[in-house]
Amino acid sequence: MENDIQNVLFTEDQIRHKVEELGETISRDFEGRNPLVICVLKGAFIFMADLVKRMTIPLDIDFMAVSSYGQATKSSGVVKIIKDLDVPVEGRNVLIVEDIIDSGLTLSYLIDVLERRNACSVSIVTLFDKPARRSVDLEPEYKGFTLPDEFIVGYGLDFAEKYRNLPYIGILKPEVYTRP
Ligand SMILES: O=P(O)(O)OC[C@H]1O[C@H](OP(=O)(O)OP(=O)(O)O)[C@H](O)[C@@H]1O
Ligand code: HPA
Ligand SMILES: [Mg+2]
Repeated sequence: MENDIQNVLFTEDQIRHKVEELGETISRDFEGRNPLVICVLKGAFIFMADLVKRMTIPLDIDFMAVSSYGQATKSSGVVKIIKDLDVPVEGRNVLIVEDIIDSGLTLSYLIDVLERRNACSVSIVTLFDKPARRSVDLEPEYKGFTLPDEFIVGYGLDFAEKYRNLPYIGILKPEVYTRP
């Protein structure tokens, strides 16, 4: 697995510090609002776990699974809900937890779904943002790192379902995704 990594972009320490900062800021902003914190599976599972441990206010959690990448490094543009929420969002202050915003298609679809279900407010926290690739107008309320236009893996993020368990963020060698 390590042999497929061209270089490490963010170390475990850098990620931990950023997640701590985000947890503190969000806790302050959501004080008294009992947010429903939604993890967008699968990519956000590690970030979600680390982030909620750094949040110091009462909150509820739920999970939603969507997918648009499949085996590719480009979004198919079609977002599929694979697992829906267990609880209603009506009247709730929702915080969507994403690992990465790339084209923005996944989140703009999700925001639309949650607003149509009458959430009281919908905010976004993403650990990584690749603004250069945006195909819809979307700006997260909270973000960790801004990225160059390169496909990253690790800390929950995959290529063809692999590498999610790397504890750091790496850039894949191009030959890995051009392999037959
Ligand atoms: O801004 P976008 O271009 O829509 O890309 C971002 C989304 O793509 C990835 O999910 P993916 O569809 O690969 O599913 P996964 O989380 O299960 O890997 C990632 O976790 C985000 O949810
Ligand atoms: O750079 C990325 N890596 C992994 N999954 C992704 N989904 C969108 N962009 C990425
Ligand atoms: Mg993926």
